[in-house]
Amino acid sequence: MENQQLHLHHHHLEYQQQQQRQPNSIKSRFRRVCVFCGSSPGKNPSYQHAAIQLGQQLVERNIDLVYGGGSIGLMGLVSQAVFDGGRHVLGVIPKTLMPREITGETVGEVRAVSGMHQRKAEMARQADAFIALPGGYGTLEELLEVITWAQLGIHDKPTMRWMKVS
Ligand SMILES: C/C(=C\CNc1ncnc2c1ncn2[C@@H]1O[C@H](COP(=O)(O)O)[C@@H](O)[C@H]1O)CO
Repeated sequence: MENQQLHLHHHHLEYQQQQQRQPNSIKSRFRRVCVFCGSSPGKNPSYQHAAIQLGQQLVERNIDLVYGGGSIGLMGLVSQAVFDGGRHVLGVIPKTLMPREITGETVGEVRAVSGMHQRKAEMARQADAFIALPGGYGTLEELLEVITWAQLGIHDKPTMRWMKVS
């Protein structure tokens, strides 16, 4: 019982300290979230708004981002919003995909990996939860993999999705 009270007290102190640092921020149990989303902006502008809003919501909750490392499409919008809000952005991308998915400047930290499997494994390792936004087959593939890994008990991290595959 005493231990539990100490634990709660510790969490309360942590929360107070966080509020002093960033007064209007919301406390989340997730430190870093993985976002899967399209490498295209999508036809419906609401997808782009959703990507930016998701990035801003992560910032508001003091959550860092791990994602596929691209600067194009919805991937670029989410990562830019999180970076602009001052949170850490980790992009994990196979070297061979860089010319195709990175145009111009990247934001945050870019981790080059040797292939698609390594990319997904690293993103999953780094994240406390997964969120999927609209995207194409790549997004669907990434999402299905983490869902099936959860089904097999390989991880127990929550997966949330607002999907439209096209
Ligand atoms: C595992 C392999 C191929 C399976 N295909 C993919 N696996 C993982 N990620 C992929 C795959 N194809 C594309 N992607 C990435 O998804 C992102 C979003 O793409 P979308 O099609 O626009 O939704 C993008 O970063 C793609 O690189 C190879 O052995």
